[in-house]
Amino acid sequence: MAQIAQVLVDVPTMQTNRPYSYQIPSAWQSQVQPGMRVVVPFGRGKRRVQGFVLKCDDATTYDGDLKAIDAVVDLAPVLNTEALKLTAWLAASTFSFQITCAQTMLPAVMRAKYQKLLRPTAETPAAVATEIFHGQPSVDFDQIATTPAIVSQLLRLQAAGEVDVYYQVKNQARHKTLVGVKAAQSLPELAAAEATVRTGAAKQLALLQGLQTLNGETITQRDFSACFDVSEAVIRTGEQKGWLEKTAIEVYRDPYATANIKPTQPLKLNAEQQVAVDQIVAAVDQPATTTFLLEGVTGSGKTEVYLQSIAAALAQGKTALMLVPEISLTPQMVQRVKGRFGKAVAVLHSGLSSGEKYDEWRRIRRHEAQVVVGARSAVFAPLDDLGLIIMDEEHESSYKQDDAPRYHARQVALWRSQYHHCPVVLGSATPSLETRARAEKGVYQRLVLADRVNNRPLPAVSIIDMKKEMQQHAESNFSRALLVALQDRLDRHEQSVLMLNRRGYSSFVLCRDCGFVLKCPNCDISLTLHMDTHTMKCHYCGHEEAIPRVCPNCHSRQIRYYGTGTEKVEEELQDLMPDARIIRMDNDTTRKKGSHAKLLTKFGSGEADILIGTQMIAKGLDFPNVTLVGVLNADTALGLPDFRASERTFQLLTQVSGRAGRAEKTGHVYIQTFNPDHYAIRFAKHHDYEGFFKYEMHMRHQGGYPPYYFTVQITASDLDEAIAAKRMYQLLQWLKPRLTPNTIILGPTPKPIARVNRRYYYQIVIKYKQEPNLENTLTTLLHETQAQQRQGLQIGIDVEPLHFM
Ligand SMILES: Nc1ncnc2c1ncn2[C@@H]1O[C@H](COP(=O)(O)OP(=O)(O)OP(=O)(O)O)[C@@H](O)[C@H]1O
Ligand SMILES: [Zn+2]
Ligand SMILES: [Zn+2]
Repeated sequence: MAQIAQVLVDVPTMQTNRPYSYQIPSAWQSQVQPGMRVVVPFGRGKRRVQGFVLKCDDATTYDGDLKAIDAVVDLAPVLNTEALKLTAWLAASTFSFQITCAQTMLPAVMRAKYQKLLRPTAETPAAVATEIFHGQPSVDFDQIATTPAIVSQLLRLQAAGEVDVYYQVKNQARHKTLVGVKAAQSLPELAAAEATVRTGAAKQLALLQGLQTLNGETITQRDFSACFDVSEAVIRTGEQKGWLEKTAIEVYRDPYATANIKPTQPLKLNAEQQVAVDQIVAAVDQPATTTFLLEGVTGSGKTEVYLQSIAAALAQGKTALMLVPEISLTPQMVQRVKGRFGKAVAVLHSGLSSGEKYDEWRRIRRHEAQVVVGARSAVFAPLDDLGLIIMDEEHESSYKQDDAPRYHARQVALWRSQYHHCPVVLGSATPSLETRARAEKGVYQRLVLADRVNNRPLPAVSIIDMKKEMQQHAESNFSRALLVALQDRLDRHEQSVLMLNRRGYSSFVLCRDCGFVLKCPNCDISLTLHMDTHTMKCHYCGHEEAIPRVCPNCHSRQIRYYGTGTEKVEEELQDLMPDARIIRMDNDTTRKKGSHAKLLTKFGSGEADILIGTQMIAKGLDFPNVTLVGVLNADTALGLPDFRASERTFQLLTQVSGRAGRAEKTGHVYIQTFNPDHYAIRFAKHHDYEGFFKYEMHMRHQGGYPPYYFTVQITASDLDEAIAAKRMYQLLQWLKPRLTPNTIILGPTPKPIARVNRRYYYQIVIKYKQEPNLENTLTTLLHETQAQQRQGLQIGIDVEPLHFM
């Protein structure tokens, strides 16, 4: 019987991947298992922290005096064997701490919350007892320690042993329950009770008769009272008389409970779809760990390929995981999957409340859901016996997490495919260069859908040179050609989608006299004008201030708004076309829960003519009546200091163009740009992914960028710029002798946005083809920088970073 538990503890300032040993109290020795959460004492004092049991050992392997586990949080492991292995791999491959990885894999409500309590001791003087505790066994430290004077008084009392500080671990996960009703007596007893009921108490009779029909089952009080027309008061009387008992019935919070989802049947596949499905299904049946790249143009019916492949996995009695970017997890997408697989589907995305997420997680855990659809973190969904993993829009950068652990969901998907021995399908109209290059080498198997469903043509694309447009016409966000096209669609009762590329571009305030630009006091970035709240906001740290009426620098009144926000564009368009019904979709209009879905439904049902939005409208939308797509500013991202700028621009333009002409009516796309000759724009005009891939690979080869090199980015940040910079120069000296001579180290340089939230950022980029010492070096770095974190310096390690901003 295991007497010692190896526990990974949750101590943010002292992280380590080494577990600590704790004694398992004898009463729990048969219960504690790896993967359970426990509460343990840590360090000196009364600190309590949450931890995960990694392993259980016999006492014989350890001699010495060990602290004991305080409490066991779970009745069954929350991390199974696969999850425990996955955390270890994730920590090692992303150079992060295992505890962070374990927490990332679980719903947020399962993370511990700590409460600092104050308790009286045997020495507590009577006056203190009444003043602080009012007869309570404990009080919340933060609630009473409101002034420095009180804090110092409490510290004095604590030092004298007159009060005790205690840390408690709070479990935030709550199950939702309803009151249930169940018969407490046998049928003859209940029948006999009918005779004892006063004449006139008809409701009590109804209650007794109702109870006799239950067959020993429990139903909710709500249903019982509706079925037998008895009030809660009558049920309470029945409880007092001992006829029935009330119990708690656990229910799931289901965000789609009220959604009206129509069941769908598999469509008849076209020849290309059939080839793709056959290959994937063969790998599911075998099973084989093949990774497929499903390269299909926009509107080629990739989703149908996914659905029929998932059906094959279910037919084998296995489960399936389908990852989609957060932004394309639209109601339309959920309906397509739920329509096919009904209650077997669990959905995980950031729009759910934490309780809903927890419930979906438990449904998966209990094998009540066999298909999971979700965004990035759904890759950790606790599905057993995976038969297939799908990753739609595999090129999307939202699959990479920005904070530790900085994992890419694709890497995790590939790991799980090895573990479960099942295939992976990476789907996209515009695969990332890395993925496409791997398919070229035969590492991934390429499946192609070259044509749209029913041989619909891809839309014609017109490029509009905004430099010329500006010379000929007054300054406007809309070229003549685009306006004519919009009016034409309005007249024909067809719909249009307009995209404003917001990345690196926003409306800001500039003084015409002195050139002053209003910047965030915390970050190196200009503030954005928001007309809805009448404030200036920082998109990085959330800082907000009033709109200036005079220049804060020279006090001139010549202060003007520049740039183009979605709001301004909407306003201008409404002026130009007063009859058009416009819907705007951006971070402001979609912040409220469910509003993203509501706006799309409204547009889909034809209640608007024009949808204006940021990048969030570029993907996944499948509306048959959309025949015009306009891109207002194609090139704002091209100038960013990032070698992936062209790739992102090409992908975005291709994706958004793909929204036009998906059904019977032909589509047309207008792309407005100041760089009409840029290759990313030229290839997008011709829907030429292949041409773009070849050209861009050549550029990457010349520049020495991925996929020809691997990259790791190391950042240091501090409130003091000199400390961040100095640490990076030291780090450079420390790294050089540890890495092999062929490895290139770039920097240190300040990041392009050097200051965010009052912290200064410096970066080093390591480029290499093969670096045998990398793993060791970065692991050492991770552990050595722990001590410095406590002084405010933060070091981040990012393997294959997707952003260099
Ligand atoms: N075999 C088929 N027969 C008829 N219609 C089909 C078939 N396959 C797919 N469709 C329909 O074609 C439309 C486009 O399919 P889908 O949305 O899956 O394309 P996609 O490849 O995912 O495109 P995008 O990359 O632009 O999102 C959908 O309305 C879908 O229902
Ligand atoms: Zn800021
Ligand atoms: Zn000024």
